[in-house]
Amino acid sequence: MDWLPFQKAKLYTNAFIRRDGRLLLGYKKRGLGKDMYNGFGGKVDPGETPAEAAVRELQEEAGITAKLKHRATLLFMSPEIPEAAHIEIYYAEDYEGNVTESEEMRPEWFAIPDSEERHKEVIQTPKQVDPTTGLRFIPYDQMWEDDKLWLPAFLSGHDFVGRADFDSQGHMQKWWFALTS
Ligand SMILES: COc1nc(N)nc2c1ncn2[C@H]1C[C@H](O)[C@@H](COP(=O)(O)OP(=O)(O)OP(=O)(O)O)O1
Repeated sequence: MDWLPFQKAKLYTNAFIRRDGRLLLGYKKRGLGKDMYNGFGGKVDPGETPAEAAVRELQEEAGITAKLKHRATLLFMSPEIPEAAHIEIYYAEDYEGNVTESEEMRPEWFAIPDSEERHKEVIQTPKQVDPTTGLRFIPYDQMWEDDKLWLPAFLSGHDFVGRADFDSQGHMQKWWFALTS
């Protein structure tokens, strides 16, 4: 399959919060990615920088504010959408405020596997629970298909860029990811 052609890209943000060895994800209740877990984010509004949009979306969707660091850039294409999705990905290890459910997202904490090898086991055998905290490990089986390819390295501290092209059923057909640090 060739890379899908596109004329324009729409800019989005996505923010991941980690605290006390746990990862905060949101269960998406509507729109793009409905019924999947993801970081918090959305479209960048006209006149906004991606960094400003990331802070706004985190506040709107999870009720918290964080000093977000830019960590990654992703480009997604699907025959279902006219424009590529260009997603700037942010990260923080602390936040202010109380994590709160919104109309769009139901926040939930997950246990983080302690090595990239353990991530692989959690990907292969989903729904495992961390006996120490009682939390479920990251629900890769309920996330976008690309996430399992970059989230383990991202949580180990690597920044990256990448692209993934999906088919009309939402499965990845072609992709590349490159660590930049
Ligand atoms: C295709 O693969 C994707 N992977 C990941 N990890 N995240 C993705 C993928 N495609 C989209 N996303 C992210 C990007 C955004 O954070 C959300 C979608 O944002 P949404 O369309 O919900 O934007 P909002 O402005 O919040 O929407 P409303 O207009 O409904 O408020 O998914």
